Amino acid sequence: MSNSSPYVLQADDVAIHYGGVKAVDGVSLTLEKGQIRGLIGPNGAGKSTVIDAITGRRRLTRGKVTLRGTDVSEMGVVERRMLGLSRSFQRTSIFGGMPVRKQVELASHKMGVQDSAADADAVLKELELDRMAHVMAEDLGYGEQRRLDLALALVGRPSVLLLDEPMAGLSVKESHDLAHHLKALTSRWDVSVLLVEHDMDVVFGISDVVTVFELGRVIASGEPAAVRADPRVREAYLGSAA
Ligand SMILES: Nc1ncnc2c1ncn2[C@@H]1O[C@H](COP(=O)(O)OP(=O)(O)OP(=O)(O)O)[C@@H](O)[C@H]1O
Repeated sequence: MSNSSPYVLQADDVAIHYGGVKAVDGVSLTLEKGQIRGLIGPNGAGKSTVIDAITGRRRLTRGKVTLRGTDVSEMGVVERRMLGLSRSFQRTSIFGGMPVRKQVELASHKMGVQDSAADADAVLKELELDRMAHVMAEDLGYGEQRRLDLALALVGRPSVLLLDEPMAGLSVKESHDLAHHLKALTSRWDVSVLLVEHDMDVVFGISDVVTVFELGRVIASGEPAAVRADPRVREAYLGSAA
């Protein structure tokens, strides 16, 4: 493995075409250690497809994905996850009839973590789910279930977390709590986050950098304040009132 890159994650000229549809067409982006990059853009701009490309769920038409100096472009989802590239799967990964701690520990065990009990306890404590350890997942509130999704993505201490609309369906308070946990994670656990999210308050509130997509391409990228002020972004996405 080469350690020459300053980036934990690097996508270079990534493209995914579906026949004639250029869902993503030449996107490059990076993540530094502990950085949160927000990814925004109108519906159909290609945000979810970029996440699928990085995690290995979709095969690249063109380009390269590098994780901590290793080219993972030809690897599958599981292999990338083992190397520290994780994504949250929203509620689909939760087993309703299993206690919270048990399923986090099982997920950790499946990852090959030696001390999966300790791993599960650390994740649950970090996300303030430790009080709910013995509660059945189906009996959790919606916001807590979303935190459990995040917990499952955090077993094995990944270095990169890709989140596709983690705030969807949450109340303002629940979104605020989840955003707080994400921000804390990046500094305490050195996790880097790629965040696709429609809640602009969250994106501009917690991202270190923001990238704006339109029609499968990046139209702006930089610090939140600069991106928010970019006339092209305001016109394309945020609206003149942003
Ligand atoms: N399996 C597929 N086959 C053909 N076209 C697809 C496929 N998946 C996505 N697309 C197209 O690729 C483009 C990008 O879609 P994508 O879901 O990545 O956008 P998005 O920015 O995540 O949108 P949203 O904010 O609505 O989730 C869209 O035009 C979409 O219709």
